[in-house]
Amino acid sequence: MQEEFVLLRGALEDTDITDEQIALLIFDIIVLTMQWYTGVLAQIRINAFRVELAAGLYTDLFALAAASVEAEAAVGNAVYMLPSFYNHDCDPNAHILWIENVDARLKALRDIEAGEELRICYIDASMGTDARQAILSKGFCFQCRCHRCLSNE
Ligand SMILES: C[S@@+](CC[C@H](N)C(=O)[O-])C[C@H]1O[C@@H](n2cnc3c(N)ncnc32)[C@H](O)[C@@H]1O
Repeated sequence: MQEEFVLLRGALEDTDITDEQIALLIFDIIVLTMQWYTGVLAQIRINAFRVELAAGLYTDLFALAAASVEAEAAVGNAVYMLPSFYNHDCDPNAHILWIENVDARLKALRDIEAGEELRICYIDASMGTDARQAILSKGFCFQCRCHRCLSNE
């Protein structure tokens, strides 16, 4: 990581950005330090989806998903522009999946009313309210206000 950080600083120095602007980046505006860099990587990791490719047809989704889980078949992590806007719900109405390639697809988990917000689940929702709240608070830094949590289900 140290090496990547040095590369990042070096890349900045190789651009048309003036020394004065780099000084501002490093010392005043962004504070381009290792701590800042670690923080950025941490934010990216939190917002990334674990991509699991289920090669095959939609018709046999459950079997494909089960095979993918058993094989621990993650192909990597990726941050997606639009899916990054989905809020979390401990009783979600939608789910992200990947078929054949790394294009993220959204699958409805039940009928969704026109205008209803699409919400996905960031964690294992089978846990109790306190455990879910603790993970979302410590790991994702927010207090979950979904219907299930508010009704303590
Ligand atoms: C990946 S972003 C989702 C998009 C975000 N709402 C936005 O407008 O950019 C995750 C953030 O949304 C908020 N959020 C998502 N689900 C939530 C929930 N169930 N209860 C409270 N806040 C939630 C939290 O602030 C969380 O850090």
